[in-house]
Amino acid sequence: MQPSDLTLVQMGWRPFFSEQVAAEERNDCQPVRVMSVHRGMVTVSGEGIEDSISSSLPVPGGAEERPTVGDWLLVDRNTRSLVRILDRSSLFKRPAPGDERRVQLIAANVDTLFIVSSCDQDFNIARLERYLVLARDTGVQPVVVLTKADRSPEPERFVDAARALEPGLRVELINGRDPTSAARLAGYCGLGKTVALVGSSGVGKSTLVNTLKGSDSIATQAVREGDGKGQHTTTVREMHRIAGGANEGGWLVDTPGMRELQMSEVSSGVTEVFDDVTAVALTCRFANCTHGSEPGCLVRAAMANGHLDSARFERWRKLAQENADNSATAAVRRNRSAKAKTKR
Ligand SMILES: Nc1nc2c(ncn2[C@@H]2O[C@H](COP(=O)(O)OP(=O)(O)OP(=O)(O)O)[C@@H](O)[C@H]2O)c(=O)[nH]1
Ligand SMILES: [Zn+2]
Repeated sequence: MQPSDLTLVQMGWRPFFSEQVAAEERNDCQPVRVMSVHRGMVTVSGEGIEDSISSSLPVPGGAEERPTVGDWLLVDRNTRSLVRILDRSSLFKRPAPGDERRVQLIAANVDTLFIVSSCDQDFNIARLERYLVLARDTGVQPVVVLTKADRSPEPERFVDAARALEPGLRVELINGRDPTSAARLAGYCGLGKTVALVGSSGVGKSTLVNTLKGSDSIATQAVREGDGKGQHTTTVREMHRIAGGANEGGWLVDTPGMRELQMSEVSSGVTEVFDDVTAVALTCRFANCTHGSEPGCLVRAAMANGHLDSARFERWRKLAQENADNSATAAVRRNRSAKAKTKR
C-alpha cells in the first residue's frame, strides 16, 4: 500500500499537530509528513499526495528550522511549496559530522525509542544509560529491547539488569528473527505511532526492522523521486510502515544518523536518569565539589558506606563531563549563528 492511500491519523497526525493549524489556513494549505530528506528536497506524504518538494522555507530560519524525517509540514495545496514546519513533539539532532559547530537534524516527532541490545557480550549498562539519557532528554518513551533471547542460556539475567536501571522501565526480551516473538513490541507500534531504534552494530536492529515491517526488506523500499531537473534518482525511504492488522500499524524511523547519536545539551536527561546520584551530589556541602579528594565530601562518604554505587557514580561523572564539553561547543555554535543573523 502506498502512503498516499493512508489517512492523516494513520500517518501520525494528532491533536498536538492539528491544534497548530488555524481553520482558515486549511483552505490554502494541507499537512504532509516528511518520509525522507535529500539535498534540497524532501519526499512527503499526505492525504492523497505523495511527492518530492523543495525543502526551502519561504523565509530561512535558524539551525533547527529545516525539515527532517518525521516532520509535519504545511504545504500550499496548489503549488505544493513548503509554507511552514509544525512544532515538533520531539527532535533528535547531533553535531554535524565534519563541522561540530553545525547541527544536523536526525528525526522529529518520534514517540518511542527502542534501545536495542543483545543478550550477549554487547550488553553494557553504561551504553543503556547513555541511550536512556537521550530518550529522557528528548521526551521520547524508552523501551529496552533485548534481542537474541534464543541464543542466551539465561536471558532473564539481562532483563533483570536492565530493569534495575530505572523504576518502571519497559524491558522486552525477544528473538528478532521470529515474528511471533517480535509481536511483543506491537503495543508500542500502534496506529500512527512513530518508533526509532538505537543500538550498536550487530545487535539486530535491521533484523527487527524487517520483522516488524513484514515481508518486504529495507533494500526493496525505494522511492522514485524527481530531482527538479527532470531526471529521476532512486532513494531509500527512511520512514517504514509497520505491519499491523487492518492498517493499525505505526512507523519506524530508520535513518543512518539515528545510529550515531551523541551526548550534547542533555543536562535534564542526565539529571533524570541519574536522579539517585544527583540527589546525593546535591547534599554535598561544597557547591563546586568535584567529589574527588575534598575532605568532608558527602558523595564519597555515600560511596564508602554503600549508599551509592561507585561504578554508577563514575558512569554519571563521565556522561556529565561529556555533556558539558559538547554543550560548550554547541553554545559557541549558537552564538555564531545568532551573530550571523544580526548581520543579515
Ligand atoms: N539468533 C538470533 N540472531 C539474531 C537476532 N537478531 C539479529 N540476529 C542476527 O544478528 C546478526 C546482526 O543483525 P543485524 O540486524 O544486521 O544487526 P544491526 O543492529 O542492524 O547491525 P548494523 O547494521 O551493523 O547496525 C544477523 O546475522 C542477524 O540474523 C535474534 O534475535 N536472534
Ligand atoms: Zn563532594
